[in-house]
Amino acid sequence: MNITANPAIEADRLNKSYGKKQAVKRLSAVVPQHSITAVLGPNGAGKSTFMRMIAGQAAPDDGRLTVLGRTAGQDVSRKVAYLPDRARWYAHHTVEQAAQWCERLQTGFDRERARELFDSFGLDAGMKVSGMSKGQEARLMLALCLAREAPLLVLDEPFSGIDMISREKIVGALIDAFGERMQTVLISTHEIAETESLFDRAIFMDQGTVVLEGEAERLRAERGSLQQVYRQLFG
Ligand SMILES: Nc1ncnc2c1ncn2[C@@H]1O[C@H](COP(=O)(O)OP(=O)(O)OP(=O)(O)O)[C@@H](O)[C@H]1O
Repeated sequence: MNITANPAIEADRLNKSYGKKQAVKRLSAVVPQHSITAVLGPNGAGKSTFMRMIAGQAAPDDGRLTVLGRTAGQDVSRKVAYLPDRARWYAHHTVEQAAQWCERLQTGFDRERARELFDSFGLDAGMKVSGMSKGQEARLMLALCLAREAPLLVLDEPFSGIDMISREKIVGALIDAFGERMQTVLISTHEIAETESLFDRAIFMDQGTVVLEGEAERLRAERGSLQQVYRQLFG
């Protein structure tokens, strides 16, 4: 893959601080179109901050960030389906009402697709959010985000709180789903072992910057698994 040809995301020496805390430091990375790329790294590495900037929810202090051929920002954010870290849904909604809400207000929301995802994630239309477990709500948030026809999906810790067996099933469903669609997908996760078969690329971050990035197949061939790479870098 020629990763420099028309990438979905290109970050060039990004910086972002919150007060005195520099969350992202001279971060450069490339995400090829139609790839499923993992963003991996320890707590506080700057992964969420990077994703927030891609989704147009935070602006870099300096550096250049190009998303789908344009400078990251508001007009780009409509083409990005973004699932923030620790996302919650309205407690009084049922699954069905959440889908209705998305259909009314979100560009490219595919109701039929949402129904299929609810089915495969074990969510009934009548379930109320206030009565859901953490993992059920996480599945709902993921399904609602995946049901959007956006060219770029940015999922910040979408598997957090979902049990291991369900996670493996969801990963299987995602592999099928992404195989059919021509989306670019960026996913941050701490659950590397169960999810690594999803990824064809990985970006490893630490202390606000990229410490390693490359094709998953090559990294696996050289070092066994993405989990092994993670251990070598941060263990
Ligand atoms: N709104 C904020 N205000 C102040 N500091 C922040 C804010 N958001 C993030 N930070 C700081 O920036 C750094 C990077 O945080 P970020 O959430 O991007 O890391 P992360 O890699 O996503 O971490 P985790 O894996 O724990 O979710 C951390 O030191 C964090 O404390």
